[in-house]
Amino acid sequence: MAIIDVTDLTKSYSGKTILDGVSFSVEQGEIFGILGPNGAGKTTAVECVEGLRRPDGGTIRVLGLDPHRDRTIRERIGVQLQQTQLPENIKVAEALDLYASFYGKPADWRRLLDQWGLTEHRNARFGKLSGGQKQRLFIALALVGAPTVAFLDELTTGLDPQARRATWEHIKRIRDTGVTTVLVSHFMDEVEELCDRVAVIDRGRVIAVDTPTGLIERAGGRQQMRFTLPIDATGDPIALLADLPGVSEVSVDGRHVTVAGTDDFVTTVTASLARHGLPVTELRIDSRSLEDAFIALTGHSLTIDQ
Ligand SMILES: Nc1ncnc2c1ncn2[C@@H]1O[C@H](COP(=O)(O)OP(=O)(O)OP(=O)(O)O)[C@@H](O)[C@H]1O
Repeated sequence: MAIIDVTDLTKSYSGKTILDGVSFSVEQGEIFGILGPNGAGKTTAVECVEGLRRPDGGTIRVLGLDPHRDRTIRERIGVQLQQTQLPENIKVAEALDLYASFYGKPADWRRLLDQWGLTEHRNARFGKLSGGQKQRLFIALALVGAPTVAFLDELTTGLDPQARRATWEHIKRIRDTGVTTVLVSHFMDEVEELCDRVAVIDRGRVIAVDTPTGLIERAGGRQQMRFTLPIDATGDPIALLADLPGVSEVSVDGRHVTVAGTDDFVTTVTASLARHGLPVTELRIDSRSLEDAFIALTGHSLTIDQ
């Protein structure tokens, strides 16, 4: 069952198109990723779905309701805003108690304290918490209304690698409690690790919606080999290799060649090179990543700033 249905969402600011016909749906119980570079429109799209921003066009249904007409939906969604900040002096328990008061049927925030490892920090002031503790508090605050759907936006930005990994485990726990989760991120590894399905957004458009593995496969193969040709090599490696069985993509940068493919393409490529008297050096074979998939789908890397 679709918990969220978004069709043809459009939004412009000062004549600049930010969302250009965004459509996706989120199924019950999944972690659904919204992946894209800075400025792609991820937060704008998600905040329209949450009912916080009004789209110019398109339809949104969350649990069958229009979040801009039916405000009761706010009782059923949990939102961790990207720029969530709390007063420096508020204590952890006070913040949870305050947020719980916004809901008709809140979760027991004392249990949330316990679940998110905050009991011993219940009297700590927000400003004194570590980055990881703040993130856990933000998650607990997003869950304090006992939501059916939780929205987590760039939850791990600014965390050290250890705290990021710990946060990933927390996000899996949210899913395990049956809460459908929408995760906005520009981290490939995070999305690959956590998400059941992903919408790739670039320049206000959804480029693809698939599982992380599906996206990687769409990008032309599960593996890639890289090697260096001899200095005196002649001939065009693209012409030589591109049509071999299993090869989906060949790119050349000087003497450095990258070939992506499936099945037994590594054997086929090395045999063909040997037949043409082209011994290769520095051969490396690795699985393609979501990063490669993103580049193949959009034509640029995720780190561009628009
Ligand atoms: N209220 C606003 N007024 C004008 N422009 C806005 C507003 N909100 C967002 N934008 C612009 O819309 C574009 C998309 O922003 P958005 O925050 O949705 O992107 P994003 O994909 O979430 O990126 P990030 O990861 O950097 O938050 C950006 O160019 C941003 O400057």
